[in-house]
Amino acid sequence: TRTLAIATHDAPILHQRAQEVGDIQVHAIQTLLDEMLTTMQAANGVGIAAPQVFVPLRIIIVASQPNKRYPDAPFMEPIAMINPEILWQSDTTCSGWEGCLSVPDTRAQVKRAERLRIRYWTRTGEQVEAEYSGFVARIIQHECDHLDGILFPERLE
Ligand SMILES: O=C(CSC(=O)[C@H](Cc1ccccc1)CC(F)(F)F)c1ccccc1
Ligand SMILES: [Zn+2]
Repeated sequence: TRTLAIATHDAPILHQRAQEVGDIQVHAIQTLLDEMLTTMQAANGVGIAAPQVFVPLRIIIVASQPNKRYPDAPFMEPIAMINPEILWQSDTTCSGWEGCLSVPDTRAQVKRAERLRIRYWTRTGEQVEAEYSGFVARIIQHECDHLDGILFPERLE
């Protein structure tokens, strides 16, 4: 599986809204999902969104795992979320460090909802709803922002 080029913050695609994936396309994007995962892992990320690899589709991968920056990050199997929709997010917020593969050498504290409920299609095309909190919820909000052309420095107070 090849790794893909990662767009940096000056790339227009990172500042546009990505398009929904049609249900017939789910079959056609399996290779893309593998390549996004490989690209994220090669960059030591904990998430990635399709626009970051120059694909204007509403697809994210969420893959929290402990790393040197986040030794206490929860370990989870990577989840591909197609057409993710945040259905609800808590009023309770928390601040935490974020970075971005598209905004190199930048770290900042960002305030995010502590909990959220999200609906998405899995890579096998089934619709799922799930709740997340803490660091995983943070990654999801960060990645969903990418689908709307929002980068984390725009979220600073
Ligand atoms: O591994 C990274 C590199 S940045 C990263 O993994 C982004 C995801 C992310 C990291 C930290 C908080 C929220 C999202 C990936 C991106 F840019 F594609 F979205 C990291 C950075 C700060 C805290 C924890 C981890
Ligand atoms: Zn990012």
